[in-house]
Amino acid sequence: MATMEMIGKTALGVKFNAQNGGRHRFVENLQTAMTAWEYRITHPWYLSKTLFRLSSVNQKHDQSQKIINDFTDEIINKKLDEMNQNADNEKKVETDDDDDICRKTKTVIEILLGNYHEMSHEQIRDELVTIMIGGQETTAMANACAIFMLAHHPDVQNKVFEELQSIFSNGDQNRSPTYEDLQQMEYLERVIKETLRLFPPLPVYGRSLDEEMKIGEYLCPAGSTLMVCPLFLHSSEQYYNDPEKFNPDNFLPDTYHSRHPYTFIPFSAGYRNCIGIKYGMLQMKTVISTLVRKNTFFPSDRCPTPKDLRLMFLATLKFVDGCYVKIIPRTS
Ligand code: HEM
Repeated sequence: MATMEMIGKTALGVKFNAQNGGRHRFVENLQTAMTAWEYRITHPWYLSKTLFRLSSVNQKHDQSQKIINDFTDEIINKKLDEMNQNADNEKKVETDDDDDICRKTKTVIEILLGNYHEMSHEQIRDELVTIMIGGQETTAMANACAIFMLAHHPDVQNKVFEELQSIFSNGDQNRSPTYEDLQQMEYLERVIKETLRLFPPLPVYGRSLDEEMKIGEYLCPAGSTLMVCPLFLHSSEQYYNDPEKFNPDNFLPDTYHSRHPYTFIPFSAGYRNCIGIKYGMLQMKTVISTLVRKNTFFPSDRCPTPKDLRLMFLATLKFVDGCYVKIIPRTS
């Protein structure tokens, strides 16, 4: 819910109050629509559009999709009115809360509406919904896995904490992280990358071939669907020593550059890679650093070793029975 709140503010400029148990129609229906996609993936006969159209899940999906679209349309129209009234909107950016940082920066919706003449209303709406979907569960999963791995690797957690202490020893020690602070979190960045190596939130994605293509000894005909599986690639002994071990040093600059760039592809690669890489890394650094500055994490009895963490694949990587850690607040 925290990542939903963050992406809601960044992309739409909307506060959902999702973390405080608020029931927002956009949040609820996005979850319903995502559950419907997952259902379709796990029931392959529903990959046939005709069969899926007959199912009750499809009806729920369509209802939710309509509510999502209507809500996004409302936000777009409201924002367009605001921008028209406020021709000088470079200087004054309205959001629905008093958060100063939102007043100084543009939300994704404002950037897209700045190009309103180049994109149709539907294109802008679809882009916004895609960003809301792409920017939420992925980072939520990565943040949870990173905290879990820190709980199970106290040496790594201590190093993260030491790095944070050194960064925040200057100026107001209790400040929220600035962009410059986040740039200095080099060890934490390696921890996040190592987490994404072992737990890629999108463990499989597909590409369809417009033209036939030879890959090694295989000739793949035009129209084939190729599945790319970062989960297998990232755990290959061909590219990583002791691949099951959680080792942030896999991302020390020299070690990282000694491997082929496509041996680490949690965000995909090439033209259609993730558009949220930079935002996602900043968001994960902000969340994890804030949590580690204030708390120490330990293994929970409910999940005593990393091997007890059961994962499954739906549209994204998911926990089968949750992800538990013990949290002790730091005293000073
Ligand atoms: C840990 C965080 C993230 C991971 C692992 C991740 C992973 C990916 C991957 C693998 C793809 C390609 C999917 C495919 O080709 O089928 C993708 C696409 C995309 N991601 Fe992310 N993502 C993350 C965070 C974000 C964030 C924070 C945003 C938004 C702010 C975002 C927005 C998108 C969008 C819009 C696309 C579609 C791009 C296109 O089709 O051209 N992602 N992401």
